[in-house]
Amino acid sequence: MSLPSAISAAAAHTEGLPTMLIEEAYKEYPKPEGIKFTYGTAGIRTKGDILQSSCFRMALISALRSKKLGGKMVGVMVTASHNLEEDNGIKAIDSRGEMLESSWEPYCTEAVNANSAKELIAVLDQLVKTCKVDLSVPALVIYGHDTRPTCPMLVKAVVEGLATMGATVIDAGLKTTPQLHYLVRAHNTQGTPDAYGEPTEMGYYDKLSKAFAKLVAGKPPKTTLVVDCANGVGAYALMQLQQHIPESLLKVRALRTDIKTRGALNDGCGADYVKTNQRLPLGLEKEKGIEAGQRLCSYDGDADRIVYYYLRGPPQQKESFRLLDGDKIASLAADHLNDLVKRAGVAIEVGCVQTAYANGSSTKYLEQRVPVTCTPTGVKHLHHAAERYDVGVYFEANGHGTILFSSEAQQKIHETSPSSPAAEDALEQLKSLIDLINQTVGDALSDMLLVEVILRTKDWDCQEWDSAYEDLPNKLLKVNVKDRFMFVTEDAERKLVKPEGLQAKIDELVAKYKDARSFVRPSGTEDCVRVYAEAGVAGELNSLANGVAKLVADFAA
Ligand SMILES: CC(=O)N[C@H]1[C@@H](OP(=O)(O)O)O[C@H](CO)[C@@H](O)[C@@H]1O
Ligand SMILES: [Mg+2]
Repeated sequence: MSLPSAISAAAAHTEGLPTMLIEEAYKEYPKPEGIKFTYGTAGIRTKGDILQSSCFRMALISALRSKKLGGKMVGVMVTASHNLEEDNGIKAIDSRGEMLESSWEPYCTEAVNANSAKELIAVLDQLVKTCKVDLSVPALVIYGHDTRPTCPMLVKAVVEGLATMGATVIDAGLKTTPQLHYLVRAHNTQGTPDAYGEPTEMGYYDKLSKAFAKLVAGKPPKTTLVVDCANGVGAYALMQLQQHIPESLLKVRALRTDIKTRGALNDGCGADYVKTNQRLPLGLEKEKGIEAGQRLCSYDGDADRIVYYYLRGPPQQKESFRLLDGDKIASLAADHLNDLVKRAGVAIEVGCVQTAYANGSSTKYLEQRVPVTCTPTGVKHLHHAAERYDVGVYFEANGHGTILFSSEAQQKIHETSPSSPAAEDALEQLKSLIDLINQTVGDALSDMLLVEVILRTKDWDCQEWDSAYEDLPNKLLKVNVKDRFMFVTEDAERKLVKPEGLQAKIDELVAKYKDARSFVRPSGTEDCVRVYAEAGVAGELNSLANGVAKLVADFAA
């Protein structure tokens, strides 16, 4: 293409963008000085009070994304999940209810870092050209938020960005992250053979509760499940869900449900606190009715993640606590689905996807039963790998995860004629599980119902579930370094290629311990390097983890 025509082509595109409106609106949303934002593993995340400009710009990009996808609905969620209450963040949802297509992430990073309206428009224009966005297509964007105090102000920035682009908008209000993913998918599949459900919050509860009722019919609950809602939006969603599921089917006691008190969110509670500290939420041991044998679970701040745990003895004793994390949920689910598929006589295969953070014992256990893949950290990587299986179970150790049924697998399940009453029962269970599981993204509420169904079907308590395998003692440490980007990994983050020589040192150290493993990677959400270590001998774990952390610090210095 000759230069003049290239310039005129660019000019034509720029004309298509509402540049004057963007310039005008931009004045309210300059980038805070001295900060570099990154669209990472979980969108953009930092202190909430410096995020307005990012929210405004992400809204512009979302409108373009909707146009690119032929005017299908896309979503934007304002949340910082398990992080501190003063933090906030924004993540984009694609039209199938999945995470934003990763090739668009660099544009998000560039747009939120633009230092002038002109720079911002240039980034958008580049995006329009490279991704061939037809600007004449109308855009449709739904937005939602969690319970953080900075949400209203950030949502306002989103709304102004969308108005600037002339997008049609739907205000979903207070939602869990997976609810917003559900709404997007349900909206875009309405009236098609893949219709996902009624595209309303009530439609979401309705779908889950109906599937749950079928799966536990004739099996009333024997015990109460205690749910730690992290003082977040999960508290609200669980309350709504309880309106749809009678106590005769599910006995739940919701704790840490205070979404009003400042500072309460994720404070000494929630899935991250419980998983990281491997203990009960703070003060729960003193709560009336929390006793030996109790089954509990914790959501995170936006309810897209869950871990279970139970008490083997008195709650005051540290040793009583037993964690049933994402790996244990994956094993429970993979086993159950594998059994059902075999009993049903459907020719489909169950596979499982984990990350390097999966406990070595869980990987060993799963590999003896189903094919297992390891991907880099972050739900989007696991999700895509799980799509390659007929039934793909994916979980991060920290409790993010779900199960995907491919279209062919769903078709086979619906078309197979059962050869026996047992096969018929298995087929019916599979059909209901497809509805019970939120296949767009990990969902604490849906995953909780899934675990409850499996335990009830097997008539298991937590101890029976826990006995599948014994976790290797493990530790996760953070090392603060000047530049975490000097740490580069390969092999699904299990090996460092940079800084040179460090991996060899780590290998040397690990070899000194029995059944040990350790790896190092830069975090995608925090300014730190993470060190993971596990060891066959509990007493040796700290020495290994600290040793690797020291190597990291030495190499970084
Ligand atoms: C070790 C760990 O728990 N990492 C978390 C954390 O990612 P990092 O890239 O490690 O910061 O946040 C992600 C988003 O919430 C989550 O998907 C992931 O599992
Ligand atoms: Mg979360």
